[in-house]
Amino acid sequence: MAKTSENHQCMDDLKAERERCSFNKHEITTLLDGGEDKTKQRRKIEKVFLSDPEFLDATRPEYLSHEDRYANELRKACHMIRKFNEDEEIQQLVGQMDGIRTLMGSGLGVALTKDGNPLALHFIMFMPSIMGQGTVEQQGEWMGRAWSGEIIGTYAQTELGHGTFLRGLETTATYDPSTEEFVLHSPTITSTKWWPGGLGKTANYAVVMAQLYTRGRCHGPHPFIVQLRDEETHQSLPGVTLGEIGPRLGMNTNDNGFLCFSHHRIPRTHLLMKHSQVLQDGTYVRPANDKLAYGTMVFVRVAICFDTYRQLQRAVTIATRYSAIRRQSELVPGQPEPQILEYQTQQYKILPLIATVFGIHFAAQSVWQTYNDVTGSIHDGNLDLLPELHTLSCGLKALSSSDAANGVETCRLSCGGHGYLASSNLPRIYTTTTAAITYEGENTVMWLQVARYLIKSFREARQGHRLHHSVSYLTPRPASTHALQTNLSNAALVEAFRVAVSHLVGEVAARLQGQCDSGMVFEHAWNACSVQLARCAQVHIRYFTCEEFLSGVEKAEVSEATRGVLMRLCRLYLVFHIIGNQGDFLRSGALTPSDMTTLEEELATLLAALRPDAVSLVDSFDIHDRILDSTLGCWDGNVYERMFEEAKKSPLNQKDVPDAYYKYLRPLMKASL
Ligand SMILES: CCCCCCCC/C=C\CCCCCCCCCCCCCC(=O)SCCNC(=O)CCNC(=O)[C@H](O)C(C)(C)COP(=O)(O)OP(=O)(O)OC[C@H]1O[C@@H](n2cnc3c(N)ncnc32)[C@H](O)[C@@H]1OP(=O)(O)O
Ligand SMILES: Cc1cc2nc3c(=O)[nH]c(=O)nc-3n(C[C@H](O)[C@H](O)[C@H](O)COP(=O)(O)OP(=O)(O)OC[C@H]3O[C@@H](n4cnc5c(N)ncnc54)[C@H](O)[C@@H]3O)c2cc1C
Repeated sequence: MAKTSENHQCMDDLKAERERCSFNKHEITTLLDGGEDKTKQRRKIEKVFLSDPEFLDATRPEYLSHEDRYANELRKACHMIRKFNEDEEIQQLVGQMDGIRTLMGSGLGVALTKDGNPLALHFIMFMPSIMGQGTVEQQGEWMGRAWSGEIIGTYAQTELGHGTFLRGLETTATYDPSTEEFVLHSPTITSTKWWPGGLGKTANYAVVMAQLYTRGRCHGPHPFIVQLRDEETHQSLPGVTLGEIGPRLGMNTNDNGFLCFSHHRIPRTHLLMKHSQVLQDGTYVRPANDKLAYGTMVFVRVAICFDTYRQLQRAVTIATRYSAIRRQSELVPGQPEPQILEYQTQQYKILPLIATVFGIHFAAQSVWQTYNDVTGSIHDGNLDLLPELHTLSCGLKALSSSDAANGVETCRLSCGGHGYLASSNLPRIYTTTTAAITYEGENTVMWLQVARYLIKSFREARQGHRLHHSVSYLTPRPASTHALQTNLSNAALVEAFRVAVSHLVGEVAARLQGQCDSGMVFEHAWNACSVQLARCAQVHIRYFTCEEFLSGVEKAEVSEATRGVLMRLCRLYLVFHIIGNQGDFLRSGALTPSDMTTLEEELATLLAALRPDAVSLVDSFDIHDRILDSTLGCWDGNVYERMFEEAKKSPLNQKDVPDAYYKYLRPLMKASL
């Protein structure tokens, strides 16, 4: 293929884009990394791992069989652990304790095992469960072996019949005081564990959530460490039936599995006993709060916010760079084809997503801080903030995963036909991201958890109780706070969110009460209002994200030029979401129709103001080409040549005439001869 002037034009386009940058890219990179040192450290780690040929794929995973795809990702995941365990310099760079988990969950780790990491659950759920749910002795017994990879675990909670409704799990763990053992049993087909990542073929242990029975009483779901496979032969143990559940929409090398028990015995001490215990004689010791057994899920919900943020970063980097090199149609008849990024509608697809990356970043940092504060106070015996943490982690997990998944799909659409190619990497980013809407608590269910807290808080406020920080706005205030319409400053727009969500919560609370007053039982009234309740929850978490975004930009230690571009992004985020949901603001009186007209005009101005910085903004995410893994999004913009090179690698292109032609097509085509 000849090197065309088209290729050079693409590369020149990106060069020109970069020359117009109005801010300091490095400042944004370090802001997102958490400091200059962190950026240096990340780049060093990326260099070490990306220069290791063991992490190269011989061919695209799409061309491999299901089994070979699994083997390929397992090979790389194991190499990652070995490399980490054997190299002190890497341990120092990554950080010894949480390091391997951070590494596997980083943009680098996710990109190296791009088809789905079979060991992900070991690090993200099995080990955190032992740390969060196990006693110090249990941590001592299991953690060393788990860190070294001597045992590999997963988190087996969901069953064929129940995922969301945790209290409805059917797997039983019945204590037998005569042998001091629990007997694990799957009494029905619907009690089969179904979905846990790594369960099919990789893990030899699992934290299993099962209904704890002792002295004839059920005490609800509890976590148990259960050995599933022989440590020597890796064969499944007697009484344990294991397998993989078959192909999925994405992440096909996570070997999501099934598991059932037939009266499988484990020692009493394999109940993770940090919060509740069963004594030798079968006495049950209650936890300070039943929901402490769900702690691992809270941790993972926060971790998911960081993962979805990174997935959206990658997608929007691809879409932005591609939009700067792609030329299509005519803006002015007879003029050369413009970059598609010149079209306002294209800017409207992409620029709010760049803003969303920052919104999720600041909100996730804040929830991570809350997570650490609250787990610290739980450790000291104070459980007051558990509902606040639960609500924020459910809410931000739902918001970040749905914004990211919808955003990735918008990025794919913004790349036209080429976004549908596997080599753009957008299909894989999408199938990975959309899974987060479902796992770790399906999003609608998460929204309804947030709504429960809002309604409860609203009612408590009316009874004169003091509310926790994130919902303190539900406390009745004097009407004067509504005097914001004259001013559309950033603070006023955040305040408009507050007024809108307070109004929505007030409306739905009144509707709920009205239905209960007219004789409906609360649960039915709740269900009858649940569309509106989920809506309240979404606006509440959007409000939280807007607040965090604005205060994050205000506090950021950056130059004025950099703060300027961040402020424009924050403003775009606020305006975009207000216009997109204007009914909520108009109905509550938070804003007027004339405000909407003003904001619509401002939206157009913001898009135009941000457009020249678009490429530099995504460059500042500092995503290595290997991590981006996209023909459309590469740094140099040499898109068309890369697409051609990728196409040539298709197995179908290894012969001019494929064997299938002789077998099927030729007999058909020549049948009439
Ligand atoms: C600086 C940056 C640092 C970042 C560091 C991060 C580390 C990064 C490391 C790595 C990153 C890697 C990222 C990679 C991520 C991607 C990996 C992919 C892995 C995939 C994992 C998927 C695993 C799973 O899916 S496991 C299964 C998950 N299952 C669920 O989530 C089930 C959902 N259901 C439930 O949670 C519950 O049943 C429920 C919440 C729906 C309801 O619970 P319930 O029925 O028992 O209770 P009630 O409805 O009766 O409620 C009672 C009461 O309790 C409250 N409640 C419920 N849950 C909790 C809780 N967890 N905590 C506190 N309170 C809770 C509930 O609200 C009720 O309160 P009331 O006051 O209203 O009574
Ligand atoms: C890729 C992937 C990886 C996973 N990994 C693991 C793992 O490692 N370990 C593990 O244990 N599990 C895992 N899961 C399972 C996952 O956690 C569950 O699928 C998830 O919690 C949703 O539960 P469900 O499938 O039972 O959906 P359901 O609860 O059956 O949901 C179906 C529909 O019903 C609605 N619904 C359900 N309950 C309510 C309600 N109370 N109010 C309103 N609507 C409701 C939902 O909104 C949804 O629309 C994984 C799932 C996926 C897709």
